Amino acid sequence: MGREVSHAHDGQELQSDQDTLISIVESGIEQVPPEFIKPPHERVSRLDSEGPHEQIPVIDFSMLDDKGAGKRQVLAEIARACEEWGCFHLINGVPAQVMDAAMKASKEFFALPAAEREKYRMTKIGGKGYGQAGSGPTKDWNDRLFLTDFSGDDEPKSERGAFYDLVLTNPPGAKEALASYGEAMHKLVQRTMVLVSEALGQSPEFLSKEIPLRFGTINNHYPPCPQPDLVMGLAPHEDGGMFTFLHQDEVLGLEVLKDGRWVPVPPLTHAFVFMVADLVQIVSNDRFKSVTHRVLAGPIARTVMANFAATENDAVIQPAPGLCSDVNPPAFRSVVYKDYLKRLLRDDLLAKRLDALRLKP
Ligand SMILES: O=C(O)CCC(=O)C(=O)O
Ligand SMILES: [Fe+2]
Repeated sequence: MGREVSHAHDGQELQSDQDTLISIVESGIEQVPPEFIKPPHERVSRLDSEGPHEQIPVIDFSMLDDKGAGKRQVLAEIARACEEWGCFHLINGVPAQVMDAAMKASKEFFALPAAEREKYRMTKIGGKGYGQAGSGPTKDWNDRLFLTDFSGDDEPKSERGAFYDLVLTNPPGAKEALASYGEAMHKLVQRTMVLVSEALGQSPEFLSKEIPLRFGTINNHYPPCPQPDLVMGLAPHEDGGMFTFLHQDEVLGLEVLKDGRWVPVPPLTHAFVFMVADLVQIVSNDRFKSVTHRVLAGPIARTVMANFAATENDAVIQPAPGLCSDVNPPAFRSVVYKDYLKRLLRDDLLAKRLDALRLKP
């Protein structure tokens, strides 16, 4: 959950008289407001994107229909991608029409008149609803709609019949589209947990035992920016959960860090960008890498559905004993997830926060 600064504030109240970014942009600005301007060393350097780029791997889940050779190949591809990149494009994970309907609803929400969007305003940090991202020294160029309550409070009960904590009755059709999407995503997450377990050479239930699943979705919207070079859509970070499935629209903006270089991840139709997050790096004892990523702002609006496999607040996360040995001792201390989330609130630890848990060899 990028910029997870908004998580686990123990129900902290939120100032809700603040303008959302969409409203600021819609008021017709030609310059970005000062609170969004990054110091020069945090801006995007032109050198970052020069030269040819590798592409992140693409893994086709329809190959799993062949339980023998197809499955073996997928497991090998997952292991390799998670070791070398910490991410891959996942295709044939969720029916295309379910993805399209949910993305349409998400885009339509961000296009609603301000007064309609306001009805869903987030009332506590990281709680369900609509608000601005982050609380660091400078703001990132995006607004977010939390379909799931990630405040770190007691897990809320979803409204009857709804998959997500937030039920959108506007735009029309959103409620149904998001309910189908949530269910399909939840299934894909559970399926992927089994595959990642097996890619680690473990039993199918391995990850679900090590990291009890709590699934949720946050929609990110990056409005058009008049001076994209001065801001960041989302500052560099690693996600704090188990893993993330990003459902991008057709606009470029996401980049991942590979061997010290930023690599753009152009959207692939009906694909998810699967990303390893911190908890899998811990449990896999440093074998699968939590990928550092960022989002650039641009002249065209961009919408992303960020689907997070996180865990329960009281879960204790540690390198799995079966993946440690004398020659490969535990690389991290164990941590209770809610304590780990508190760590995320400290701005200086936003990136590479796993380093604080790393044991010296
Ligand atoms: O917008 C994106 O492509 C990335 C979103 C992200 O990294 C996050 O929400 O954690
Ligand atoms: Fe992220």
